[in-house]
Amino acid sequence: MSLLTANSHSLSEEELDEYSDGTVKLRNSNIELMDQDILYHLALGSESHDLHEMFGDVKFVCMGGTPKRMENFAHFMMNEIGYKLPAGTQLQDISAYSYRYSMYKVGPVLCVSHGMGTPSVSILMHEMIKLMYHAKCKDPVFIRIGTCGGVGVEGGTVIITEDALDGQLRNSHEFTILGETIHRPAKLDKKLARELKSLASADDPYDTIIGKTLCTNDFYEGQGRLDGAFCEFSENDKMAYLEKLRDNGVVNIEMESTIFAALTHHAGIKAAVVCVALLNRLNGDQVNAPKEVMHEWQQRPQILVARYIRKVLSQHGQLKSLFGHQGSIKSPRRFKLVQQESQAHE
Ligand SMILES: O=P(O)(O)O[C@H]1O[C@H](CO)[C@@H](O)[C@H]1O
Ligand SMILES: O=c1cc[nH]c(=O)[nH]1
Repeated sequence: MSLLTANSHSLSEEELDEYSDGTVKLRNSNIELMDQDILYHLALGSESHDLHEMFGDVKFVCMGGTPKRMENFAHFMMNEIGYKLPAGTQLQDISAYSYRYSMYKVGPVLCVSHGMGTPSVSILMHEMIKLMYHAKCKDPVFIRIGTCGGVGVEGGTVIITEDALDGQLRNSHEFTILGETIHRPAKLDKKLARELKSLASADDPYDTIIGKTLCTNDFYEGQGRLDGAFCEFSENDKMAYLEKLRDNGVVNIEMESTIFAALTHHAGIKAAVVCVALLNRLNGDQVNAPKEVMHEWQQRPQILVARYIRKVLSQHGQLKSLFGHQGSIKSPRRFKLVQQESQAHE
């Protein structure tokens, strides 16, 4: 019985590891029995597209909330890894006709937007994991590149998630399936988190830290904000909650990390979450940094992730052989120049 025809619900993690050749396994025997698998929200399908040909070389799946951030990241990565498009062509949004998510492919790097919150990222994760399976990608690494509120951490700080916690500080994601509540561990790859941290440079004009991330189902009441359309708690209640978070090692709050961690872990995919804080929630609720400042802050996680991707590609001798590119983003200033160039081409 092949691994893929087995009902993989019954396979332990050890068994999945044992049989692993690096390709992504689905814990769902139904998929193999289907004539075709339509990845509806990506505007792709296993029969309508040659997914292996299109995506078989993907090694890094980078996700973030907005289409524009991921388009900018794709242009940035093109420069970082020296990826050249065929003459006369431009980077295309592969999922444009889904009108849901945007996806750009830059050689081995896939850049995808995931929208806001659990339902949106969950739908994308199911389809991205199936895409990896159909494409026979080997050992893809998933990284979320996001924004967050800091807890005792100033705006502009880059935060790598060590553990993702839900609103009740559980290191798991709660699913309701057929009316039953189940929990799946929200585990990220600790080694990958440490490796990303090691790529922060002493020359970076900002801090890069590792800590616990709280994942909520809402931006306002769910994150203890006083400035939503509704608020039925006092400022003291809010501060007591934020301080409790801090006492538990939480350094930031966002809205996707537990589902992202739970689904990648369940699929046996190595994953990390890197966010930039847009404010320190101990000082307020409104996101009011100037637009240009926030734009620059949002490039910081991208710079760190680019260093990681370059490092992995060069370790495998792929950076030079694929692209013969010598440049390297060491400072945010150079990133800005790349962004200006790519915007000039838009
Ligand atoms: O900046 P992104 O990655 O979209 O993520 C954060 O921003 C959104 C709220 O403004 C939430 O989705 C939160 O997780
Ligand atoms: O405070 C914040 C900022 C960005 N994203 C969040 O989810 N919360």
